[in-house]
Amino acid sequence: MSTITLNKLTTVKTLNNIAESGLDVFNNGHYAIDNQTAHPDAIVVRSFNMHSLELNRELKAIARAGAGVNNIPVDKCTEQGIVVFNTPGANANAVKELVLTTLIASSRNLFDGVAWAKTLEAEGNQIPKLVEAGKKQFVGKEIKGKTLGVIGLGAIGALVANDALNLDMEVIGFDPFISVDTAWNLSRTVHRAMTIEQLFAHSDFITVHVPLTDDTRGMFNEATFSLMKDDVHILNFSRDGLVNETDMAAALESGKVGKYITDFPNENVLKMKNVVPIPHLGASTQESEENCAIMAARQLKDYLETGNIKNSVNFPNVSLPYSGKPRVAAFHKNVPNMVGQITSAISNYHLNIADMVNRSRGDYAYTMIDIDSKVENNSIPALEEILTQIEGIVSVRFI
Ligand SMILES: NC(=O)c1ccc[n+]([C@@H]2O[C@H](COP(=O)([O-])OP(=O)(O)OC[C@H]3O[C@@H](n4cnc5c(N)ncnc54)[C@H](O)[C@@H]3O)[C@@H](O)[C@H]2O)c1
Ligand SMILES: O=C(O)[C@H](O)COP(=O)(O)O
Repeated sequence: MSTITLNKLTTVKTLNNIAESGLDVFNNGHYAIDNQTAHPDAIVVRSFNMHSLELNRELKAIARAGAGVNNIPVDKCTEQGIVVFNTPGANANAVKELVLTTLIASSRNLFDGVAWAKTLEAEGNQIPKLVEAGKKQFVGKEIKGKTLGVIGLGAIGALVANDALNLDMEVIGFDPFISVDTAWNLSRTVHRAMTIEQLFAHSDFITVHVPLTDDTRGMFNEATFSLMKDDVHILNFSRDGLVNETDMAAALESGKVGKYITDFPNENVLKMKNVVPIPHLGASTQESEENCAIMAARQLKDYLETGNIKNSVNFPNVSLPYSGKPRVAAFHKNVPNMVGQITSAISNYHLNIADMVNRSRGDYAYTMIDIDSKVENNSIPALEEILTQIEGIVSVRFI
């Protein structure tokens, strides 16, 4: 259990390169960007692996400038009352463009062809003749009329599915948890697979856009490859852990899988036949880096300054208009009578409640209470102490 209070100067640490335009959000005199500190109030991160980092007592929030949060110990953060944000959709267009680029480029054997053309440099005026003689090695296939299977129809998958239709592909999608918003954005011409097996059976190309979780880990394996068409091309711009790499290497060797396009090269991947290894460039555009950094910084700043939560992956979305009145923000276990105990403690302190909100998510909940009168600075520590002693409280913050 920890008690946390917003300092005068709030320290933000970045663990990766974060676009300047995002960091500018903190440029109002109340924040210090300090990448050396061991005691940040908040962290902005991209793909840095945080699993072995110690989470300091002062840490209130982590913002992932991007989508995937498998590099963050989310459960540990939840237990410590640390809010984890991500930036849904902020890099989706960047990923979509690279998926479609590599889908076509690999189907046309473009990467191999370009690499081969470069080997001819020393051949002088023989180059045009060698090109015409050698190009037959790289005859490819058009994507028009072929079927693309899209697994995961979230921010990225829906964009890929819609644009693939415009490239004259047949598109079949699978997402048992599709959100209402995405369903509205998805073209009605995308066929719906009722099972992932249906998608596997009908697709010439498969692209996967799901988070890496215990349920999705290893979803591409010997058993699932056996359900696919021969020479299927698989695109993985999601995470390496979705693929059983031993089985993928074998499927590429046998030709079951014709090409494996992945944004996650590692020592196993680089040894594979017919692999197209891309150095995690899905979200690496100026536009996407700025979108993600600005969205991450704004969400973090709003939380630090008002307690409101938007786009958290571990706590509920909560918004209570901030009037400048003293605000108590408490994380606690989602068990009966927590709100009653918190409000009683505040009333016992002769403070009147102006407004409040309580939202739960799973085993935890978040309560914000606005107080109708000024709370003297010297009484805050005592009230904090009383609140943190309530069983089930994880953290309390005065704003
Ligand atoms: N290569 C990159 O640079 C890059 C960039 C952004 C995101 N990503 C990865 O792509 C993933 C998806 O990103 P997004 O922005 O589209 O996320 P998103 O949350 O908008 O979409 C994910 C979708 O997957 C669906 N889903 C979850 N489990 C599923 C399952 N078992 N089968 C089918 N569908 C399932 C969800 O319902 C959701 O619609 C991220 O989690 C991240 O790992 C990679
Ligand atoms: O999940 C994501 O958003 C992507 O993998 C992008 O990662 P990056 O921010 O390290 O480029």
